[in-house]
Amino acid sequence: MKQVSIALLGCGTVGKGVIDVLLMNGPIIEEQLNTKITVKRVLVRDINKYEQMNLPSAILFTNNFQDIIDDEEISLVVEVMGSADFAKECIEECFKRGKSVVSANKDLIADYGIPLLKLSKEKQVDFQFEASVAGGIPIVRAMYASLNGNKIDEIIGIMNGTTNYILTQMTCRGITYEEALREAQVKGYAEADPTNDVSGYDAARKIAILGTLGFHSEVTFRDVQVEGIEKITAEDIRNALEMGYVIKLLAIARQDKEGISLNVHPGFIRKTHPLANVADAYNGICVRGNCVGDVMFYGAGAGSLPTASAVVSDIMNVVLHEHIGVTGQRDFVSHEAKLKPQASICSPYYLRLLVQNTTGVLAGIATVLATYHISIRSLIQKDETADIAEVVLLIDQSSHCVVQKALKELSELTCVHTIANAIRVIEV
Ligand SMILES: NC(=O)C1=CN([C@@H]2O[C@H](COP(=O)(O)OP(=O)(O)OC[C@H]3O[C@@H](n4cnc5c(N)ncnc54)[C@H](OP(=O)(O)O)[C@@H]3O)[C@@H](O)[C@H]2O)C=CC1
Ligand SMILES: N[C@@H](CC=O)C(=O)O
Repeated sequence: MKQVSIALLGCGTVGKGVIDVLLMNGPIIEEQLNTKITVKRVLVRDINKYEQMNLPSAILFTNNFQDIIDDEEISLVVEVMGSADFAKECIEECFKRGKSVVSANKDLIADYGIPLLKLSKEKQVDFQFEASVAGGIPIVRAMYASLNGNKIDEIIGIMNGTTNYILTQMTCRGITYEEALREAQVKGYAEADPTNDVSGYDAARKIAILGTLGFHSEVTFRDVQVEGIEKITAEDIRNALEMGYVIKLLAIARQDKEGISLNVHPGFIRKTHPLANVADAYNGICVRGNCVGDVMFYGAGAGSLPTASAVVSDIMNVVLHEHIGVTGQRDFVSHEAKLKPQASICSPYYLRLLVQNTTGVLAGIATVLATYHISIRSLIQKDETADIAEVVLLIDQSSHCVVQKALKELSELTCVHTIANAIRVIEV
C-alpha cells in the first residue's frame, strides 16, 4: 500500500470534516487508490483551541505556514481556511514548491481561479475546487467534465445554504430572520462573516465560478449584480405563499446573443417549480444545455461532512492523477466575457407598498405605473379599514431600472407611506 501525506490549511467546519471523512471512510478510500492518505500537518491560528478537540494525536498542529511548505513529504495541501489574499499566497507558494492543492474557498476561486489554474499547469501540479460551489453537490466537475459537450444557455439555482435555511425556517416555522441566522451559524452553514451569505455575495461568487466554467468566459464576482435577503419580511413570505409562490435567493447566469448576465437576488418562484422544494441548507441547481436540455443537481450545500465529501473526492483525484502520471495536465479554455447590459434584463415584479387609506390611492399608483408602460397583473389592497393599508401588486415584465424609476415616483406620492419591497418573479 502506498502512502500520501497531506496538510490542511484550516481545521474548522470543513477541515475537521475532512479529517472525519478520511477516518470514517479510510478503508473504502484506500481500496480504491491502493494508498493510505494521512493528514500529517494542520495550519491554524490558535493551536490551543485544537488541543481540546478529540483529533488524532499524530497530527502536527502549527500556526506557521513555513512548517508545511518546507515539509518535502507533503505533496498535497488542502486549503480550507477561507478569505482570499492569504490563501492565495499560500497556494501560489505550494504550486512553486511542487505541491498540488485542493481548495473549498469560493472567495478565492471566484477572484483568482483562472490565474491559479494557469500557474498550476505551469508548475505541473493539480488544482481542484469541487467544494467551492454548493458544498457536497458535484457540480464543478459536472460543468467541466460531464456537460462540456453542450453550449450552456442558463444556470439557475439556490447556491447558499445559510439563506435557504433562513428563508425556509421563516416560512415553515414562522421564526424571525435573526433567530434563523443564529441557527444556521450554530449548524456550521454560515461563513465566518455571515454578511457574505445574507447579502448574496457568497452565492455571487459561486455563480461567477459556474459562469466561468459553463460559458468558457472569464467572469468574476464583480460582474454579478447582487441583492441579498436582508429586506425580506414575514409579510413578503406570507404574500408569496398566498399567491402560489415561495421566496428563494436565486443565482442566475444566462448567455444569449446579447451576452452574459449574472444576477443574485431574491425571487418569487412558483410552488410547483423543483427549486421551490429545495429546503433548509440544501442547494439545487438547474443547468440548461443545448443538447442535454434541463438537468438538475440537488444536495447538501453546506455543512461539515457534505462539504468534506467534495474535498475528499478532490484529494482522491489528485492522488489518482499522481498514480497515472497526469498531474498538472489540465487545460482551461476561457475567453474575455461579453456582458449583457443589466438594463435589458426584464422580469415581472412583486411590489409591496404601504399607503394612506384614502380614496384615489389605487388610481394614483396605476397612473404612475402607466407612465412607465408597466402593466399590472394583479393588485390587492389589504387592511382596508386601517389608516395605513398594504397594497400588493404583481406587475408585468419590466427592466430593473424602469421599476426603480417608477418606485421612486411612487414614493413621492403623498398617499404612499413606504415602498416596502420589490422582488423579481422568476418565470422558468
Ligand atoms: N462551512 C461550510 O459549509 C462550507 C465552507 N466552505 C468554504 O470552506 C472554507 C472553510 O470554511 P469553514 O470550515 O466553514 O470555516 P471555519 O471558520 O469553520 O474554519 C476556518 C479554519 O481556518 C483557520 N484559519 C482561518 N484563517 C487562518 C489564517 N490566516 N491562518 C491560519 N489558519 C486560519 C481557522 O483557524 P482558527 O480557528 O485558529 O482561527 C479555522 O481552523 C471557506 O473558504 C468556506 O467558504 C465551502 C463550502 C461549505
Ligand atoms: N456559507 C455557505 C457555505 C457553503 O458554501 C452556505 O451557506 O452555502
